[in-house]
Amino acid sequence: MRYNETRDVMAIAPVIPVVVVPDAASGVEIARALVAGGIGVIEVTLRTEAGLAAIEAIANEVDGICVGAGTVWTAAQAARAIDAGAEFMVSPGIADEVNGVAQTRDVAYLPGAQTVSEIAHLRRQGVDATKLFPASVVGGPAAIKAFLSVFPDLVFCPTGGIKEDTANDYLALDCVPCVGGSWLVSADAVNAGDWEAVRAAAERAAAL
Ligand SMILES: O=C[C@H](O)COP(=O)(O)O
Ligand SMILES: CC(=O)C(=O)O
Repeated sequence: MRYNETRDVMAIAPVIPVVVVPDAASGVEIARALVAGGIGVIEVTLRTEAGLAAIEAIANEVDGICVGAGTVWTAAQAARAIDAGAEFMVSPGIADEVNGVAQTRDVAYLPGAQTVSEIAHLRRQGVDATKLFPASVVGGPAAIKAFLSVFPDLVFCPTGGIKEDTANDYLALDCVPCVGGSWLVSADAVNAGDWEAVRAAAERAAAL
């Protein structure tokens, strides 16, 4: 995957699952369950110590999935994530140094924005695909429609507060090829090792 192919990552599935992993082995099980359910993309957040190891394990052991790193804030995190095998990176907001690494290493990047000025900042850096985070708090689909009037060539991956029953409100917009969400991989399912629940949620999400 390359920097200018962020839109290709967004085209893989209607939902990019945002995942917090307790350990690398769980990350592998989650990725396998997602693939079994028809979702070929996963964003493993760097919010836990296990995030990097999980990215590496998924990249090495799971076929049929595009693995990315989420909650990437620093250049050092970005470099480690790419070295571990991350094919794309995501930040919840603006992280200029991560964008710099993404451009230098030619890795797909999806930074977050919440305001017109933040989107304008990203556009000046050559970004043409962004998250809206936290989407449900900053205006939901109505906010995206408003942004579109001044950024007609932008595509969005809204994330934050989106569930199975609200995802289609966003996906109905032409500029929203996918949404992000944690609902497919709940903490309860991960703690219980209930990979069938993850597979079933992925199957429903793949049909959105
Ligand atoms: O922390 C936020 C998650 O990464 C995505 O939001 P969510 O849990 O509301 O789906
Ligand atoms: C919210 C999100 O997508 C992230 O932590 O990168």
